[in-house]
Amino acid sequence: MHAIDIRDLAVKAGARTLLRLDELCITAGERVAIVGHNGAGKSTLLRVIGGLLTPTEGTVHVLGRDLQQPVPDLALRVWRSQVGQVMQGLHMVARLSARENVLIGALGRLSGWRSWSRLYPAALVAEADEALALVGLQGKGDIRTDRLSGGERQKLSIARLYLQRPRLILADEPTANLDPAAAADACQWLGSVARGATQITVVHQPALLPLLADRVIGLREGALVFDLPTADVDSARLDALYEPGAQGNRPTLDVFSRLSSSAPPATTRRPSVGTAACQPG
Ligand SMILES: Nc1ncnc2c1ncn2[C@@H]1O[C@H](COP(=O)(O)OP(=O)(O)OP(=O)(O)O)[C@@H](O)[C@H]1O
Repeated sequence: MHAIDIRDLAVKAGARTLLRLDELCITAGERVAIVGHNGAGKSTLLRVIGGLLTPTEGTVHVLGRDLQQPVPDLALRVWRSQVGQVMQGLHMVARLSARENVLIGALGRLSGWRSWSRLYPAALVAEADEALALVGLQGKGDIRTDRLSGGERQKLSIARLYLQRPRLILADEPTANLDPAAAADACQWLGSVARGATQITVVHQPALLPLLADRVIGLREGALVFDLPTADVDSARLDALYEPGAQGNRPTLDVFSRLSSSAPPATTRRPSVGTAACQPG
């Protein structure tokens, strides 16, 4: 079963093509990383999959929904509750407490008046505190979110997923504001909150790839360069992807050699790694 099925995709801005993909399928439960230079189209791809950007051409099916087709409000709400996003910009409500921002993740699980009034049952509040503890924010639940550091807000967005229980997680540089130790921890937390959900993560630090993904998609100048199991993505391939002809950007950490020696955490059984070409779902 494909969680994502993309065909003949083009995203254009005027005459410029920002992203072009003939075919990309991602099986339910797969963990996929997207790598590439600044401006390669990584966030654009995530935004298309998240329904935040309408492509110029092509079809995009996500969790069984054809994103180009209109859908009733209720169905749209249900679909959105199944897609968890950790995006740059964080999507946190500044004036709410850390705990309340985590609880927002559970809104899709509440019905009727509870959802509208944001009156959360005690069990959910306890779950929110569990989530805060999971990401190292125990004791910070009552603090206003705009008083938290950038890294703490980043952790909060992962804690929110714990309550949301999405079927698909779209994470755009989830470790961007984190120190190196916290970045590795965040990859583990994402694995814990995912509970087997399909996971697509944009990442700039190659050392984190084995922690985040079983499959890596390399983009360059809006086009697919490779789509490989993580174990096959070596330093030569990454060097070629980031070489100066491709905007002159390179990953900032000298960690390529650690790729082959790092073992991914085997927390959840995962389907075998796919390729961009779509096999029957
Ligand atoms: N709204 C827009 N209108 C026109 N061009 C855009 C728009 N949004 C993004 N772009 C361009 O599309 C290209 C791809 O952008 P995108 O944000 O997907 O890159 P990225 O790979 O995520 O980069 P980064 O690693 O810097 O986050 C860039 O050249 C960017 O300038």
